[in-house]
Amino acid sequence: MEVYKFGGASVKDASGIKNVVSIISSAKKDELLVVVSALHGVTDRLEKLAYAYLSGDSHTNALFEEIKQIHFDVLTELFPDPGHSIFDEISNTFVEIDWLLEEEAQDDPDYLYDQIVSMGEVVSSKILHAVLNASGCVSVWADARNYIKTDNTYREGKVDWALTEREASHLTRLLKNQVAVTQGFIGGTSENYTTTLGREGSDYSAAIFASVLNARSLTIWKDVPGVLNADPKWFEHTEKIPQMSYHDAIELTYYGATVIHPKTIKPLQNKDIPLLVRSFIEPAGAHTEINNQPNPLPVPSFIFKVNQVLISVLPKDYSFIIEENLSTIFGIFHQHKVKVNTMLNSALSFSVSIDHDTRKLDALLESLQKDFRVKYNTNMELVTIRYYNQETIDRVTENKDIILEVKSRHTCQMVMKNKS
Ligand SMILES: Nc1ncnc2c1ncn2[C@@H]1O[C@H](COP(=O)(O)OP(=O)(O)O)[C@@H](O)[C@H]1O
Ligand SMILES: N[C@@H](CC(=O)OP(=O)(O)O)C(=O)O
Repeated sequence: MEVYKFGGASVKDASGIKNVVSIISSAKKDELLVVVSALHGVTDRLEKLAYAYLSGDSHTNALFEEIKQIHFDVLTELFPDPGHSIFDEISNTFVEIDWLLEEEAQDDPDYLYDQIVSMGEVVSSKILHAVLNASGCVSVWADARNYIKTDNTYREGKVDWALTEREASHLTRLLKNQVAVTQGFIGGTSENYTTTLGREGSDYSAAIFASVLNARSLTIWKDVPGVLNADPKWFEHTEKIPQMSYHDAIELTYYGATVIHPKTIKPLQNKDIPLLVRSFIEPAGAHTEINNQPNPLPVPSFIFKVNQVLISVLPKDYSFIIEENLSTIFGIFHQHKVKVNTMLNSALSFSVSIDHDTRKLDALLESLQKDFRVKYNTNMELVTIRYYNQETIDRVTENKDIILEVKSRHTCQMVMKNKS
């Protein structure tokens, strides 16, 4: 069997959904699991709705009405008959959020967030399933929450692999000779409460499914022709990488290549399942295959991250940075769930670059300042070059001041700002 994953960009509107249906239908796979994300932009809106509800904001209802309208506009274009059962089905699904919003937000905020935000995938998968069936490609709808089992770390559910492997046998039976449509991003606890796996987590969901189902391959359909040597939104001249090792894919995604979620590769590598990255715009075009062939990347690859904060942490008594200090510092970053994008230590200071997330930054700085002197600069850029050389470094540092530089054999990272 095979797994296809379609992200929000592929199902952004009615014609996008029709295109996805045509890709699935023309693939003519007997046993195919389709993992779909929420319609483009819907998770961001649901997130806004969740925050509004949690803070008692008076705009909550208006935000929810907008989200419903987006879906009903798409449905109206896809199903000219207003009596089609999908309209009631989607209304009934939204009623679950209505009920929740009627109550005061007293439960754990992360739990409530997941109950609201998960609905984007539930609704999009029901729509895709209905359009597939209407097109003559008979499929079943499968609830990912019954198969991807997690602990109750809401917003960042940790997969219970043993339980998920066990549930996969039911899914294998369901998939016998047919297509099933399920959701990315969401899972369920052993008590069947809904969890999410972390933002942008649908690629990871697809890899979990591929792994526990022992799929022949996972294909992730994107708006780019494969993995390129840089994000085309940042770089004018990019090159497609036809084949990439699991190792390089893990490195690139870890450093922030957003084309694939960083957790996606490991479950595939463990079972030696190839990952194909293809374009939903040109489905027959050449693609990237990520597999166990250890070839180095054919060209240097670039990853840009803007809006970085460079933080330097120094012991208050001017003592050296020793293991004990590092352990305390890492503990604080972990406690505030802040990912370190690059780091460097000297005798007297430890410097890191992190994403500027205002919700987390103030609390992090406050914690660090209890034990250390802290200096920080905002508006930094971080560039990572995999398989760098001097020419590539010169290219990206033109008119920049390099504030911090970390080099290993294959990877160079620089935190920099515009020359003043
Ligand atoms: N190295 C890269 N190669 C190709 N695309 C990249 C790369 N790095 C970042 N991207 C970006 O990833 C986007 C596709 O991923 P994403 O928007 O998350 O898709 P989806 O939400 O549909 O899964 C592309 O439009 C591109 O801008
Ligand atoms: N819809 C979720 C999960 C996801 O991965 O979406 P996408 O495949 O569109 O990146 C999110 O936006 O976080």
